[in-house]
Amino acid sequence: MEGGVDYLIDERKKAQFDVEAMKVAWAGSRQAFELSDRIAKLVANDPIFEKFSRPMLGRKELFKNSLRKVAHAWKLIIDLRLSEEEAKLLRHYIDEPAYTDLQWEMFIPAIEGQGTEEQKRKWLPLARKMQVIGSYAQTELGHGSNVQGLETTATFDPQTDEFVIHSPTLTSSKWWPGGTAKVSTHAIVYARLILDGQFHGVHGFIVQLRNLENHTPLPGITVGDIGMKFGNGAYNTMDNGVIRFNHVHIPRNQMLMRVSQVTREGKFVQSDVPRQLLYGTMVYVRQKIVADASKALSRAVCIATRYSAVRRQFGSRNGGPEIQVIDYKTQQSRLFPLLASAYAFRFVGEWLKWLYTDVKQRLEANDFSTLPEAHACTAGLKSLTTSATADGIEECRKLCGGHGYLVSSGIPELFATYVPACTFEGDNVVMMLQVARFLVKTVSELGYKQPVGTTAYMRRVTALMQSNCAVRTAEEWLNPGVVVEAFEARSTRMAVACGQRLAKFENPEEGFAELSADLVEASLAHCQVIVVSKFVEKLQQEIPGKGVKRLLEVLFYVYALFLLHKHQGDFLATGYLTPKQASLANDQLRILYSKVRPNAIALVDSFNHTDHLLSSILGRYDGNVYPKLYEAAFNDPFNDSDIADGIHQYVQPMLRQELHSAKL
Ligand SMILES: CCCCCCCCCC/C=C\CCC/C=C/C(=O)SCCNC(=O)CCNC(=O)[C@H](O)C(C)(C)COP(=O)(O)OP(=O)(O)OC[C@H]1O[C@@H](n2cnc3c(N)ncnc32)[C@H](O)[C@@H]1OP(=O)(O)O
Ligand SMILES: Cc1cc2nc3c(=O)[nH]c(=O)nc-3n(C[C@H](O)[C@H](O)[C@H](O)COP(=O)(O)OP(=O)(O)OC[C@H]3O[C@@H](n4cnc5c(N)ncnc54)[C@H](O)[C@@H]3O)c2cc1C
Repeated sequence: MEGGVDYLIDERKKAQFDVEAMKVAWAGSRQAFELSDRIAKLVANDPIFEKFSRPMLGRKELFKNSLRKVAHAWKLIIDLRLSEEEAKLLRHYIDEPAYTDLQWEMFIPAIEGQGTEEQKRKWLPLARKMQVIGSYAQTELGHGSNVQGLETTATFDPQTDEFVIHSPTLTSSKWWPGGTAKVSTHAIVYARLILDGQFHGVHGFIVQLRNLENHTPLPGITVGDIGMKFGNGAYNTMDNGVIRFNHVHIPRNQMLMRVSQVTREGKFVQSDVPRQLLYGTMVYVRQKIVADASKALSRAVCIATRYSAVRRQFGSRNGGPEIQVIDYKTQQSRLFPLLASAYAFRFVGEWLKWLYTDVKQRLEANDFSTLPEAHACTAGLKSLTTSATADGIEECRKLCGGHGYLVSSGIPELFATYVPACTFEGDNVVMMLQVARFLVKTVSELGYKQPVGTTAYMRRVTALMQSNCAVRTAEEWLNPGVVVEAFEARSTRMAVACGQRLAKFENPEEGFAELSADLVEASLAHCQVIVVSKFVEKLQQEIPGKGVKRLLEVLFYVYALFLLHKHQGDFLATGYLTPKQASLANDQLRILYSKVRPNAIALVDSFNHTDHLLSSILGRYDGNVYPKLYEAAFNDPFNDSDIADGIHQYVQPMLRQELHSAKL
């Protein structure tokens, strides 16, 4: 047997559920599935969107090719009259970081969220027709996480009714904004507002960077690319830029003025809108990043699962086939929790999208009451899901053995493209510390204020602190109420313990800094409560299709009990579980893995990923791995000739012992 075609055919026959119905459950609805499937095929069948050769291209060629893809996509959007939703799917399936990500996910949302009605009327139609191309220039060489520490200045000049945008130091150079180095004509620049010598906080300003006719940088603007980034291909299709402003004048009405205004006379007016709305674009993108995590993780898991069914090692009897590596319990205990995590992140992402839509509607009606919770949820879940996904992709590489390290496995580029998600839109530790602030506040108010939303479970603080887990058999872990309660109790106990230790510090900020590592762990525990509870809520809905709900229940228990096993130190230290109960959870986990096993291939087929999206020989739908790996090796341009450049010059003289007289 040269390939694994028959193996995957056999595996698909083992499925105990309706794969087509699971595809719908994964997509969210039949309509969402059909839309997504149609756009995926459109991209997969268009040779311009080919991406398999991307990691072999030099930077300039890579970038030009990316510009071509964007132009082709825009043409398709117009010619086929694609809706905004379809256009977003098109970008997802093209699967190439590009300046349009910043245009549609940051520049436009920033104007929508922070602009006045007049500013929206002027800028949004231009941006939506791509007549201006915008980026999001917040981070600087010297400051990223600390937004209030930004150094770029926007000084109002009452004489000309303009702001003067200036980079006073080297460290104030804008550094990282995607799309800026070579493409964007405009940027939302975050800068310290200075009126009559007084600092009035950091605000966003629409600044034109380039001449719309010939694309040259405008006077006073120095702009360039910050250099190659991690990995081949990967995020190098994006032109992350550096910008330096030398007293660049912009009209007063280009400060985003929904939150605060500057009058013609140069007076600062603070509206009722909280200043945190200036950070609203980041809340929006963090929510998108959570939704995206399940897509990235499911890709890696799909590759590793299919390959694990094709790959065989050891155990051959009488010349018969060796064991499929997916049958090793160790392989299952590494792979199946990741498979379950992909589903868990899909459902929590769906819920977070709902939460964001709700908060957006409230903000439009000037109701800011749910903003702190939305901020804590998006920050915390962004941190949890991206860290787990980045680690998960790397684990999938290892699950594929040596072949996982080949670019043609599709995993190295996926990893290199994905990992910055742990850093951008808020470093993951900094984000967990935001959750910690929210939790500490919630815990300190428990005596007189009922927690709401995702912290509502802490209303039962007394019961969660005092009662202990009642599980006596492995079977008793198969109860969603029991599982959720264990997570809630552990989280409440960790948060309350942090609160008690914090209370011993005279200076709360000092205490917060001293205990920050523990606070991050308590925040993670709270975020896990959210993911686990949202999975349970999903299971309480009607989920059509033979066996679909049952399999999702299995995946829920795998996800939750795996986390419980991984963090059993917390569960034991807080006293909620006994060592025996933790051990029973682990026994149940092994039973669950055997329930996933026959369904594993069908569960990854349910992601409905095209071979184009996976761009992986190991993860091919047909399982034809070995012949295609062999073919790809000989198609590599490096194999164009048997004698590589340099052999005659540097190797042959060595073989002939003539190195000392050779010209090197
Ligand atoms: C390829 C991989 C897959 C990804 C694909 C996903 C697709 C999505 C689209 C892709 C688009 C673009 C690609 C990404 C490009 C990347 C762009 C960027 O990275 S842009 C720059 C992002 N920068 C950051 O995230 C900076 C992080 N820092 C901060 O957010 C803040 O400075 C913070 C929160 C750390 C602290 O702020 P500050 O010091 O000002 O405030 P305080 O600490 O004093 O807090 C005051 C008070 O406000 C609350 N707060 C803070 N932030 C918010 C918010 N956003 N909303 C609401 N409230 C907020 C804070 O908790 C405090 O509350 P209090 O009650 O007083 O304690
Ligand atoms: C691929 C990519 C694309 C990007 N695109 C953009 C863009 O389009 N526009 C834009 O404006 N920016 C962009 N960024 C910048 C990005 O938002 C920042 O890098 C990010 O917010 C992290 O900030 P930093 O680099 O200052 O990290 P730092 O804050 O310097 O972090 C360094 C270390 O310090 C730790 N740390 C920092 N503060 C604390 C604290 N208070 N407590 C404990 N630990 C702390 C962090 O955990 C981390 O380990 C991009 C970055 C990348 C990698």
